[in-house]
Amino acid sequence: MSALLTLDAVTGGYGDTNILQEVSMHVDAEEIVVIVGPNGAGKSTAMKAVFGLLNVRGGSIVFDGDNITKWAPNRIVQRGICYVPQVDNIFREMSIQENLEMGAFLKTGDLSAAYDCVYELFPDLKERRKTLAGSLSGGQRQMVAMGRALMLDPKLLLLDEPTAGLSPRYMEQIFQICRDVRSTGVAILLVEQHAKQALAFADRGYVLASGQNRHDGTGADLLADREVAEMFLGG
Ligand SMILES: Nc1ncnc2c1ncn2[C@@H]1O[C@H](COP(=O)(O)OP(=O)(O)OP(=O)(O)O)[C@@H](O)[C@H]1O
Repeated sequence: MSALLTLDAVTGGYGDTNILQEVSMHVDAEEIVVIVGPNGAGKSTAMKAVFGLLNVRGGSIVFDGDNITKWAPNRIVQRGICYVPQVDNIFREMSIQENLEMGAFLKTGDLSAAYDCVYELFPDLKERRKTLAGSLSGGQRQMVAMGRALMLDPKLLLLDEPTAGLSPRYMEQIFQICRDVRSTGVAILLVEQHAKQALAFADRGYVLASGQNRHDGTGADLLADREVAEMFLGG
């Protein structure tokens, strides 16, 4: 079976500078895959490459049978990938429900099934659906951002540091929501700073450093790898 998403030797960056050097990775359907590594390793950049936000100069990105390497983000969204950036990922002046509605910008007709699906995953949001998103806690805002992305029924969700700045309780809640999202048939590729916790929860992981692949394997294998532990997980 071929992977849902495959990056094959992707090289690229911003302007003329290459950040990623022949990065390869894949995500299978309904899999949770995490990218970890030190600051500046190129984790977010790899995710931006998938979403068409990078100058890719070498290699290829194939999603669900289509070579999407040079596609623009709006076309990638229509194809079934939604991206939740680390910052500025909600409309603060709008209610939760309005944020979800904005997420469904490509859909026409009745949105009630999409709302039901998102509110089932995020019951807290349903209760507060008329509340302004900007007044929510960091964890709740992250839920709004994820919920908005899910309004378009993606096959793959890209999450850039969804637990940044959250308490351990909210981090666990976000990870549990990721598992719930996966059980609805959606694969997830996420970047995480909390490497140990993320590897413990993800199906598989990739360690990037200096824009290159360093290690990959199941979360459990990477956690048990002495070199990974010493070099990237603080011993
Ligand atoms: N928009 C940009 N323009 C130019 N260079 C950028 C841009 N965004 C990131 N970079 C550079 O690309 C490199 C990789 O950054 P990236 O954000 O992908 O790293 P990261 O592994 O996600 O790190 P962090 O954990 O600190 O977010 C860094 O040297 C960074 O300064």
